[in-house]
Amino acid sequence: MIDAQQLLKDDKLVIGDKEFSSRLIVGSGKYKDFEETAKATEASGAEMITVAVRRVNITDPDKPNLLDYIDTSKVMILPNTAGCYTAEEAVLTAKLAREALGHGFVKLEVIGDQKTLYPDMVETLKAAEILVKEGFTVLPYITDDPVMAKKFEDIGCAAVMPLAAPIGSGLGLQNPYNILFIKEAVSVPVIVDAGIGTASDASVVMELGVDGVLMNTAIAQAKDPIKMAVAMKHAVIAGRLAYLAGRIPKKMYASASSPVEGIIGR
Ligand SMILES: CC(=O)[C@@H](O)[C@H](O)COP(=O)(O)O
Repeated sequence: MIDAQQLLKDDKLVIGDKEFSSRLIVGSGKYKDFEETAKATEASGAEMITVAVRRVNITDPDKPNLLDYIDTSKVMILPNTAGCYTAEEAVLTAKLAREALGHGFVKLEVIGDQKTLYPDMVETLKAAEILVKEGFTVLPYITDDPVMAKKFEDIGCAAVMPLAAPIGSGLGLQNPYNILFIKEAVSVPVIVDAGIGTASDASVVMELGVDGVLMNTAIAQAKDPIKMAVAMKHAVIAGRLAYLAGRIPKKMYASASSPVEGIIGR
């Protein structure tokens, strides 16, 4: 039987010195409890879960700790700097995370505006420069701007994470052309982050040829997070396979599904 696993067995997502079979990265916020977070993460097949180190306990053993629920031999904890509004705060948060987790991967998030939660690109670039110099593997959350994406690649970021739509909005991909421009502009992995609402949104971004997708709200706030996690797993795989298979060109007019040659009377 031909299945997705077999077709994608050599199709790995490589970020820095790490290799992943799943192209879905999940968030850890907005769940009922850590048990639900862990179940949904497992159901999603994700091999990376991002954790806001300023909001989720991963250091204090005396309080409920997410690390007691996630099998870190299968799923890598990707700390993020959510809640930081300046480069200084983000750098400090990344350093605390590296100390707690023992690795230097960081999803860099420096927010510039409360209403849209859009990233502040000036502060994000400043923080990225410092963190790269200090040996971190930096994955910055950025606006969907190809010029900025290139700057992050040029200073040594290991991936770029442009938004599909504002965090938590569930609006789905707002500007497919900018994501395509970013994909053309950089050679590091492009992970679309934020704004995914449902499974078809995930397939749409993957069909563009991006390297992965990160989502939180769409799974955590679904009526049934476990079912949605499974839907997202399949949506990401379907989108990736469709991209690799190559979509047919769109045409204005019909073309018959059966050949017309050899029809009696022709
Ligand atoms: C979890 C994370 O790192 C964020 O960037 C964000 O929460 C993802 O956005 P959505 O919640 O819209 O998927």
